[in-house]
Amino acid sequence: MQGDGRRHYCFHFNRKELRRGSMADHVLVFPFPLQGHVNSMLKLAELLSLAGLHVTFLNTNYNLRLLASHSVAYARLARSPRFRFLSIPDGFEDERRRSASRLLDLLESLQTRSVGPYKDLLLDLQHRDEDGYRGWPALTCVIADGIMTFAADVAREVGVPAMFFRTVSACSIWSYLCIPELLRTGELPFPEDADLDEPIRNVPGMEGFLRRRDLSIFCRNAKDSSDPRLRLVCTATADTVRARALILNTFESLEPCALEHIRSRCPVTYCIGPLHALLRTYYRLTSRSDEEEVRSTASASLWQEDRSCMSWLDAQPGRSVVYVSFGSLTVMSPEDFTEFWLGLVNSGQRFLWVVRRDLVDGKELGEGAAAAGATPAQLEKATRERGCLVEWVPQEEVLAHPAVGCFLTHSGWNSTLESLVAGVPMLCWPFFADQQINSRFVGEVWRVGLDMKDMHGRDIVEKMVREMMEGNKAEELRTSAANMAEMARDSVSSTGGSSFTEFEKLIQDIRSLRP
Ligand SMILES: O=c1ccn([C@@H]2O[C@H](COP(=O)(O)OP(=O)(O)O[C@H]3O[C@H](CO)[C@@H](O)[C@H](O)[C@H]3O)[C@@H](O)[C@H]2O)c(=O)[nH]1
Repeated sequence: MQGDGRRHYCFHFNRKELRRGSMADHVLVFPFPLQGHVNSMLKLAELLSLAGLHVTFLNTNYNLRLLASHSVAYARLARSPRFRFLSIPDGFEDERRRSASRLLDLLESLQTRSVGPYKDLLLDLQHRDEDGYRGWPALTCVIADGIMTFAADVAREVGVPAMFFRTVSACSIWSYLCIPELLRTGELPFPEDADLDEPIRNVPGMEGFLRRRDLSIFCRNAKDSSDPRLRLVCTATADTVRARALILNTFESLEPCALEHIRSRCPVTYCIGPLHALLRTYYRLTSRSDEEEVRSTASASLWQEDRSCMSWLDAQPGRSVVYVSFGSLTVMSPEDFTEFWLGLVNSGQRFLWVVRRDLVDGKELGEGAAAAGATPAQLEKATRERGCLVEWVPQEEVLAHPAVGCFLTHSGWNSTLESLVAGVPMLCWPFFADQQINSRFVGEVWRVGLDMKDMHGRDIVEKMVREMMEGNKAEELRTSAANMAEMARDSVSSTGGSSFTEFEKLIQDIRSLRP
């Protein structure tokens, strides 16, 4: 037992080491300040704390305010004596920080305007903190989001070891690492009027199934090698694999080939995902209550979760609902939004749809519908009959609900993993970044869903949704999804699961860094 009166797990760790080490190791976890990054890195941070380390979770002032207002995970962790939230400014004043188009601006601002406060903080944390934080140990290491390579550079500059965490899949990291080769061999940039079904030849291990359209949109849009997004991804990924260690939210049996290639560049690569499932394993092992285990699934939401959708789901038949969410960043044009809505309604299926306030570009819900031949009133009537629209849901709980039959997703990596663990087949409609390659793997490699990338219009949406819910392949997809869920759960099992074991190695690695 520790001084805070809670039971901490110590199996597989040397108990003496745990007693000595738990008071001596201190990790700073620093995510890129967007929902998809904060979610998985907060889970990593909680795991580190459950393993006995002191954890400082560094956020921007803006995000910390959102987390403190909306996140169940924040409320739980803020009470823990070994966990603290600190924040620094991100240099922005406006409210549009979270939109995808500002990603480069956000990074630029962090690199220039947040770097000073970040460095000062690291210098402070290098000393044992006797007053402010009841004897917190000096900083042992930084785990920085791999997209912010400056965070590791500064850490090294002040003498603190740094590791990187990447929030995307191994297959996307491997494809990003191959970009220089794609440029060298002329596969990138694509020619004008490129046939997007042309196979990609220079991403080893993916020759058989990767097509031009499966590379990220920034590859598709790049006119030459100086394209800023292409350059950012190339340099950040190359720097990431030069780190002393790389941590990934994936599991060995899911992406063995991409992992083998990544390890040929970065030998110390820890695969400890799916993190939300590993966290549940730890909760079970620390004998917490069922209620706590359920709450451990609560995301680090930056928005208020609308739990009314759970009682709506309770009233629906088993596997009858299409859950629709495009994550935290996607913005749709009013036209696409309306076409999509029409397709969903015309499919005749029940649906639960996350419509964030900023999902539709500068418009109100339903605008543009009249122009598309349906009045919002008609759509709203059909939606009331068999749909539920909410601004933000507790996604992991929704996916675990027996009424959910499929997930119509933008293929963000967190959503993909959450669906894999829940055994819910996916209908993938990717927008940008890693989403194109994730959806290809879902449809073609793991065969736990259908990929509808680059397909548009109400008729396609209707056809694909029907196919997922009642088509010939529906049963087959459900079976593969159930098998995949078992594989994912095996990876986090405390009896030899690969991610569980790798996480233990990561903890030992961190302990070995103690100054
Ligand atoms: O109503 C909702 C909708 C989503 N979520 C959660 O929000 C997260 C969304 O993450 P993700 O599915 O990865 O999507 P994005 O928010 O779009 O994430 C960005 O970051 C990811 C990780 O780098 C990338 O894979 C994506 O392409 C990128 O858009 C998930 O954990 C969801 O559980 C909720 O809790 N409630």
